[in-house]
Amino acid sequence: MKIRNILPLILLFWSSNGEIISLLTGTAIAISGGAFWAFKKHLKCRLYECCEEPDIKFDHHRLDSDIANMLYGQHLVKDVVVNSIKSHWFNDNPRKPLVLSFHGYTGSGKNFVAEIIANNTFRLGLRSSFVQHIVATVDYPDKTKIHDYQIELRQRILSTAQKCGRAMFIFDETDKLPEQLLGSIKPFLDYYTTVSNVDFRRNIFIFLSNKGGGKIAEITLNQYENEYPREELKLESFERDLMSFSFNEKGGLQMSELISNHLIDHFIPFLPLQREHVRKCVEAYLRKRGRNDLVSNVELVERVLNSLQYFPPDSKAFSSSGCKRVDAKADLELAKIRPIASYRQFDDEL
Ligand SMILES: Nc1ncnc2c1ncn2[C@@H]1O[C@H](COP(=O)(O)OP(=O)(O)OP(=O)(O)O)[C@@H](O)[C@H]1O
Repeated sequence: MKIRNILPLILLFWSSNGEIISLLTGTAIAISGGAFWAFKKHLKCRLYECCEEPDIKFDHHRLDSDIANMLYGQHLVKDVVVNSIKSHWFNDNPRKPLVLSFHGYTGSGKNFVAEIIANNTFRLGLRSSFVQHIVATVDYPDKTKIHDYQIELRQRILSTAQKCGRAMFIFDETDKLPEQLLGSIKPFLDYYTTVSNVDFRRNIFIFLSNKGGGKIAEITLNQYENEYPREELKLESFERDLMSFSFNEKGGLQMSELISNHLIDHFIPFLPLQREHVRKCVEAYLRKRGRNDLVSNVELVERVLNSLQYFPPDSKAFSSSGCKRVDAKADLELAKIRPIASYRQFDDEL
């Protein structure tokens, strides 16, 4: 065969080989590039936190069981919290973020429940960079700086939601948050597809406040005095009152705009805790301290319970501080008794 005849074949082979080589090189670069980025992302997720599994994983079974086993005396909380989060989380196309408003006296478990939700959603719980815990009196104390605070708070919320569409915002002491500040976050809670190019619809906002606590206590006391079971109290008995309190009260929740626009999905009452609930808190704390042996020590548990205050003065039905001071009071009692370590025995011979 003459070279003139096979030249086209050689050229074809050469060029296709060249293509194969460049294709292979390209693929290798792409694979190594892709692998590099995947590795970088993997490393970043291992070192820091990523907005995906396993850093974010909503475990509704555990949320359900944690609330059932660890939260005492709050039967209304369990149903609404677990079901509302569950349906929002698994909704592929929610129209707005989930907005919950927790009300009740101090120490009734509002922060505790927010923490349980965070623990069952984010690997790092409250320490997650996708959870913002905003405490009005700590983060925004100076009423003369409202304008600066508005910008800062908006930026804080925007940047967190930008990093993760599943972010969670907890506003503690909402009743102490200036009205203008609360007003400035309204667009984030609303029925918008995006706000400043950020999609908020999968976020969760939780407002905590003591407002309405008096009314909740009044309704619960009424039930108690009439000897009806507390567990028969229904959400509807409270929701209307909580809305009107939050709406009308001067210096109250200042949520009028959020309420009139129906941006708050659920008002959740935390009932004042009775002595029997506080007893469970004492027992849980002793277990947490590794002193299971003291849980059945009735005298010690009673001493802790007696060191707390109760109201109203005649029936002393409810704990004034819920379970809040239980740890400190139990620690005092623990300090008075010999620690387990001092029971150590030595062998007769070394
Ligand atoms: N209902 C409850 N069941 C079990 N433990 C509780 C309950 N309420 C409170 N506790 C315990 O008391 C601690 C303090 O309660 P928590 O901070 O949740 O109260 P709060 O309602 O947020 O009070 P405040 O209005 O003062 O912020 C919790 O960390 C938890 O250990």
